[in-house]
Amino acid sequence: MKRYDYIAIGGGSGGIASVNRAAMHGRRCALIEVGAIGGTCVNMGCVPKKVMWHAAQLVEAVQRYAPDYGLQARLERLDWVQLLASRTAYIARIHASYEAGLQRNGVDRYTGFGRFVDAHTVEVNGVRLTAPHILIATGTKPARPGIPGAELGIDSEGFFALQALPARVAVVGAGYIAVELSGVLHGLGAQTHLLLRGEGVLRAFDAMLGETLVQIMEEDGIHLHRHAEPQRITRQADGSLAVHLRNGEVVEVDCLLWATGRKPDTRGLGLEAAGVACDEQGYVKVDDYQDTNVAGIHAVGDITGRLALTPVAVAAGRRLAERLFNGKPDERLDYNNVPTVVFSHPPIGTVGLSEAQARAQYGDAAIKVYTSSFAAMYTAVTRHRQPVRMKLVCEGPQQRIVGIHGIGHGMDEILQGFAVALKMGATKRDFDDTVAIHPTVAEEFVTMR
Ligand SMILES: Cc1cc2nc3c(=O)[nH]c(=O)nc-3n(C[C@H](O)[C@H](O)[C@H](O)COP(=O)(O)OP(=O)(O)OC[C@H]3O[C@@H](n4cnc5c(N)ncnc54)[C@H](O)[C@@H]3O)c2cc1C
Ligand SMILES: NC(=O)c1ccc[n+]([C@@H]2O[C@H](COP(=O)([O-])OP(=O)(O)OC[C@H]3O[C@@H](n4cnc5c(N)ncnc54)[C@H](O)[C@@H]3O)[C@@H](O)[C@H]2O)c1
Repeated sequence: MKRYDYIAIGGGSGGIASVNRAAMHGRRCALIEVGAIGGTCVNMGCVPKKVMWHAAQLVEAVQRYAPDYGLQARLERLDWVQLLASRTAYIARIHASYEAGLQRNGVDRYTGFGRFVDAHTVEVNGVRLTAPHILIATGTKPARPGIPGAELGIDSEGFFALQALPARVAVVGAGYIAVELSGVLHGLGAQTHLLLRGEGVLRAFDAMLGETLVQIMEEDGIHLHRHAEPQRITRQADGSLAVHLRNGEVVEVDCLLWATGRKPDTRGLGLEAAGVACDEQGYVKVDDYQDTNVAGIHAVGDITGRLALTPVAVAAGRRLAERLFNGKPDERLDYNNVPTVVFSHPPIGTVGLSEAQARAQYGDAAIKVYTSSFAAMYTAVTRHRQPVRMKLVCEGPQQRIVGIHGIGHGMDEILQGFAVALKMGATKRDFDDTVAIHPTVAEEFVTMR
């Protein structure tokens, strides 16, 4: 039996961040990961996705915008093998830096599937480890509907394994992954169909964002199918797929991509042996301090079913380590006002309450909303003008800013600083008092009337 102060099961964003922080406070830590170090974000999420997003942005710049800037560049072809090689090499560098960081901190690495033997013991590759504190940071897996032929499609993990760009692709879903990956596929040149169960996309966000994105996607040539829920998938004689929709329509494609959400998968983890409780959907139940129902067992990240974002898993993991190992009993993550970006084309940035949420929470009378709509200068000098839409949601007589939302060129890089202002309780007056930076997209947030 090997003894540690802290063991993390899952070497993704949450697990790595938490053990590193604990180790920095002098604790003896172990990290168990069954797959590649870095988890979903590094290997099958944020990182490869952002590389593909940049590639699609480059295609757009060359094909669409460059000519009106007087640049007569021709895109010869997309070298998918080169793109993947660059992406893989970049990820390999991240792996190396993560491994070096863990080594520097003296964290013991175990490559294998970890399972609880009891509340204080974990087994990996036949070796038993024990610690007074054990972290569950095992993440989630892509989910797909249980309809006939669903296995003929791929999910986001399959997307990153594609060895060539499919000529025609259908993406099912209306959340983050559906809009991001359909934007990438379309941008790189695939004929792209987005199959929506309802009318729109990104329904959890301020309505302006999804409405504008749908408008831009359609103008750009993505084929949007509304009320288009797949009923069954069949393989045709020529190898292509027929996606039969409930409304009778059939969409023929070479590749079907499920982006229909993610699910926890704790099979084999031995949560019963440890006595750890899950909710009805299978997420590990935690309180505000990331503690499960079992003393000494904690959980962070996607497996807790809260905001599924890498910086959230990292922040929760680090704060937990601060609380457990650095004498800070009140340390915990505030899950309110977490900013987020959707890497759609163009990107979306959002923090705080949507207009609808703010009206429901404070009442219509207390809410004042400022909006701005214009064509991004980057595109406005070309014949492909693309809209930017921005919104501030303010509450109360002081007009405290409770929501900041934008879609358009550069929004992915704009939002972070504004999120700091919102988190600090900035008012509309504070924004008005800030001199604009001209000419930028961001300046609209401080010049709205
Ligand atoms: C396509 C896609 C794009 C995304 N893009 C973004 C983005 O742009 N920005 C953002 O903030 N978030 C993004 N996310 C979300 C982000 O990836 C997750 O929120 C984040 O990875 C969660 O970290 P985690 O530590 O909870 O889990 P994960 O990163 O999923 O890590 C869990 C790890 O645990 C391992 N594991 C599971 N069970 C065991 C076991 N029993 N023993 C050993 N190891 C085990 C798994 O192999 C995995 O490596 C994206 C997700 C996807 C799918
Ligand atoms: N940029 C980012 O930060 C980023 C990017 C990707 C993912 N993520 C995180 O990962 C999480 C998972 O992303 P996701 O896109 O898989 O989930 P999601 O919950 O955002 O979206 C799932 C979508 O699938 C649809 N859907 C579900 N079942 C369906 C069915 N049978 N037919 C048609 N549509 C169906 C839902 O209506 C929803 O629109 C996100 O919630 C987010 O937290 C973040």
